[in-house]
Amino acid sequence: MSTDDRNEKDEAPRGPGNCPDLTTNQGVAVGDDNNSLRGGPRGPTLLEDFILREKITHFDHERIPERVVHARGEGAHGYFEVTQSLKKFTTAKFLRKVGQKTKVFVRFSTVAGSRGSTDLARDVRGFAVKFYTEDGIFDLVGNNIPVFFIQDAIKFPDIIHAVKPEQHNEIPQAASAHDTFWDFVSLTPESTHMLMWVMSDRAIPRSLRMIEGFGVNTFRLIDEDGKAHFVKFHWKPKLGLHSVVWDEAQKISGKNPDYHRLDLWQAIERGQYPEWDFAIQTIPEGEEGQFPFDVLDPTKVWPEQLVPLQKVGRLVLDRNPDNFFAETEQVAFCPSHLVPGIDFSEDPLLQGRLFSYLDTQLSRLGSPNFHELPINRPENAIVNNQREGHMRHMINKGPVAYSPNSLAKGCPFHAGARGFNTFPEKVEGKKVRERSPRFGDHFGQAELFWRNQSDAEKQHIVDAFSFELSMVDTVAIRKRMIDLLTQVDVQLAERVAKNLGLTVDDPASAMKRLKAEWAKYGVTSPPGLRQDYANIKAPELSMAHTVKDTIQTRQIAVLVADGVDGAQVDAIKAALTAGGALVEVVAPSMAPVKRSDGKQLAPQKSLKTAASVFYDAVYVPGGADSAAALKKEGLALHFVAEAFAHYKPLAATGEGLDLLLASGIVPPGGTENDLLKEPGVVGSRKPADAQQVAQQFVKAIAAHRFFDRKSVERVPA
Ligand code: HEM
Repeated sequence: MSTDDRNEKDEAPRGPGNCPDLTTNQGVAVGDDNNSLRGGPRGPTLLEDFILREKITHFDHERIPERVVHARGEGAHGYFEVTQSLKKFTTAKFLRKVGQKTKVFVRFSTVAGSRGSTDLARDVRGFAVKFYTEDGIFDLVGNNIPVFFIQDAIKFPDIIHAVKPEQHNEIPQAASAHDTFWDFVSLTPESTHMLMWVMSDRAIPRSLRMIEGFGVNTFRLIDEDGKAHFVKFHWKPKLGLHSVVWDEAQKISGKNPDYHRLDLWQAIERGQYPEWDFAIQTIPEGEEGQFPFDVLDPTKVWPEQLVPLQKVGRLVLDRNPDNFFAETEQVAFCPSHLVPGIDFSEDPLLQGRLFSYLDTQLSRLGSPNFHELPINRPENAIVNNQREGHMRHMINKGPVAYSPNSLAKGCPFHAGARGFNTFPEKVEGKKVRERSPRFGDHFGQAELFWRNQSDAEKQHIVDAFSFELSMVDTVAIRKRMIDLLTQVDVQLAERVAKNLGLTVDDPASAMKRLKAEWAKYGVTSPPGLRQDYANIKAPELSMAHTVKDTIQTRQIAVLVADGVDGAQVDAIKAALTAGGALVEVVAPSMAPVKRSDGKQLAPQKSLKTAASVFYDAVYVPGGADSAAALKKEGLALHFVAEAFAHYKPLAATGEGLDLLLASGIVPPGGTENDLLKEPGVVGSRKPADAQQVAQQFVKAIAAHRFFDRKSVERVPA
């Protein structure tokens, strides 16, 4: 419409943003979106109101089925960059040139909970990466734990039915602490190794930016001569691998179930882009027989002492999705999305996965054309003879949709050697439903994992088993689990049994009982020959040796009230922000706080909405009035005591120390000296020492948690 064609009605207001007109889905501008069409102001609504009907009909159909697993998730865009050429291993073009960047979309998830469930469930985290390579889509659909519960995909519906809410009452949501889960895993000895991981701190991450990722299943890289290497894929977070403690996880679940989602979103909005190294482990095809594990067994890791890790790339997430549904919800990852130069292994778990994802996505996304959605489309052109189906977007031209053809000059034509050609693995054998005896060692690596944990990590594993099994009502299941744990480590079994009020038998008697149970309930994969890992050191299995030299993106609370010494706040804040940490001032209310120098300090949070569980560390500055006021606030006393009980660094200067002393961290009658002897508690009575305290505080925050704080049990969290 030209300007001349407009009549006076076109001059209607367009909102404060000079907005485009609101239209129907047919592009017709809507005059009034606030009132339906009625027969008189108090009369019935008229059927002819196509504007009302269209709007409500669309709304009525807004929901699609959530993912059958990994329903709760969040995504981000970014890029992958090669730092070491993989030319000698693979023809995959996107892995061959140092500096080459490939666009990616990543989705993190929990497994068991539904779409609206809490981020802080004790669970595996999905770590799925879609690479939009020049040769098409490559999906690396991994987890933050390198092994899995089962060895064969045929058991996947069973493990998932067992962990999901129970059939009769749909309880509990996003939790494994219930009878059906422990019933199943106690009858599935191959799960034992995975149980050790999932009861470790890895299952309650501090941030999705601080988790590792693993392809889990073994793949093949194929080189220019057609030779294959078995390969495991890894992601290593630049910020290190960090977790919260279980009490904290449960509290965060109530106070902010979107905690991880928000953390990822905000870090990217701030420009503090999450980053991981990409690493591989490779074993030349033909040499796989010399290891104590079978490379096809997804319940095993490849210890780095035996198969070193090679860092070859990096992943950076630098853009949030524009629309959650269109991108994060509709993205469809699939382990069978491969590009030339990468191929599958015969891992029986992977083989089943290759079928499952596309199959489920057909029902989840409702059409075989979901690859046309912008988030799922490859960057290169899709050229084939597939046509029609629900919601086809692509408008193919011409009469031909078959091959071979002469009418379209033979096009499209198969790519021959340029295309994807399956690795010609020699396969022969009888059709059997049998597992290789090489898959039979269900406990060797579970013990390797346990042995390589720090004392604190071992305690957390004991606590996690004790919590979960205490939630199991059926005593026979608890007992079966204790018998199973004796096969990993007798001390582990004893420590858990003590918390359950059970006794522990010797491993041989326990195994006899287990075998009888397994036979009774039809278990067809009992343990076989145990492999010897006694001489293997695997520090990589522990989180204790992770990155501890940065405070980048850590959240620090500064507790203040009127009369706070602003100079102390400024000194500590400057040191923390210089290290890349984020500082939030928390005050009794949102009213500006009067500093002792007459200036004002604007709080970001009030004690009524903030909680220590949202912060990595707490600082209490001096100022006699401020400290005195905070000492009268139960919420402030709880804030510091809870942070202490969660092993977090605490700092105080000047009278700020009085709040720590009053909070119950030290026993009644305890002194400032006792307080400052506690690991991770730093401070000084002299305001002039603020700079020095700041340096100590920065070091303490980088260390993340102080699990050697013995007095914690006494402090109410
Ligand atoms: C190595 C073990 C496994 C890993 C690492 C893994 C990883 C994942 C991840 C990360 C997702 C979420 C994808 C997303 O963000 O959209 C996912 C979804 C899913 N997985 Fe797995 N999974 C494993 C085993 C299996 C097995 C054995 C099966 C079935 C036989 C299976 C079936 C599914 C299904 C049906 C979905 C939902 C996909 C969708 O609706 O888009 N997974 N898996």
